[in-house]
Amino acid sequence: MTAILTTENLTYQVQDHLILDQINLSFAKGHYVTIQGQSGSGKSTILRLLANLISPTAGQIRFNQQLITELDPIQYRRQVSYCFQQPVLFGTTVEDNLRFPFIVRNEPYDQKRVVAALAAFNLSSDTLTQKKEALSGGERQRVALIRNVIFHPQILLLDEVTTGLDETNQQLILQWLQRLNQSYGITMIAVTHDATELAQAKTLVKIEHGQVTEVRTHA
Ligand SMILES: Nc1ncnc2c1ncn2[C@@H]1O[C@H](COP(=O)(O)OP(=O)(O)OP(=O)(O)O)[C@@H](O)[C@H]1O
Repeated sequence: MTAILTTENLTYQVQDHLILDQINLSFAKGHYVTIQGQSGSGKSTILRLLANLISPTAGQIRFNQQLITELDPIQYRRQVSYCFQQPVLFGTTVEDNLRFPFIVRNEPYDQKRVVAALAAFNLSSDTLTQKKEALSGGERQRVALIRNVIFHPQILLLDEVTTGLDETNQQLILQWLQRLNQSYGITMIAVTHDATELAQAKTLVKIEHGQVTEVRTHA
């Protein structure tokens, strides 16, 4: 097993509240890992630490064996992409959002590639000109996910990305994520409460009161 991301005694404390207590986890390259736990157990905090959005109080994180504190944060964010439950869309239209990953990389905008990505996610090319306010919650999440994966990061950190969506959108998103995982080997680390998503999980990590209490892998 090649570990792509590992945590060593990862600890996060705010004043006297110990939120995560010496978490040791190893995420294998290309695996799809689901993190489960009660509300307030520390799931989102783990993802935010892995995304380098916050820094641990103690312990460390390695990406491909290197300490993330020694990596360029912009390069890291491109390889380890954090997806929010309620994504923020930019600009006016869907296309403004899908141009964004090209702009930040100084790459010429490739509309064909964007249209293909939309099609793979049941969205037509007409979506490009739609105003962001006109999108449903599920469409919004799909556009945000495409924006995050168009340049194929090595890891997607998924923070309850299907919560609050209807069954159809939930399934659409889960199937799309599974395809990306299988076709491109993108490592997925997903936090969820959703029963369907938990039932489909291959590797399940259980968090209770800031500690890992179980790691289970289904055949
Ligand atoms: N910056 C912070 N300051 C104070 N408390 C915090 C901070 N960040 C997280 N917490 C607390 O740490 C605990 C874990 O939060 P976290 O968001 O990781 O939980 P969670 O398991 O993702 O919960 P949920 O499923 O409800 O989203 C909560 O009690 C939360 O209030």
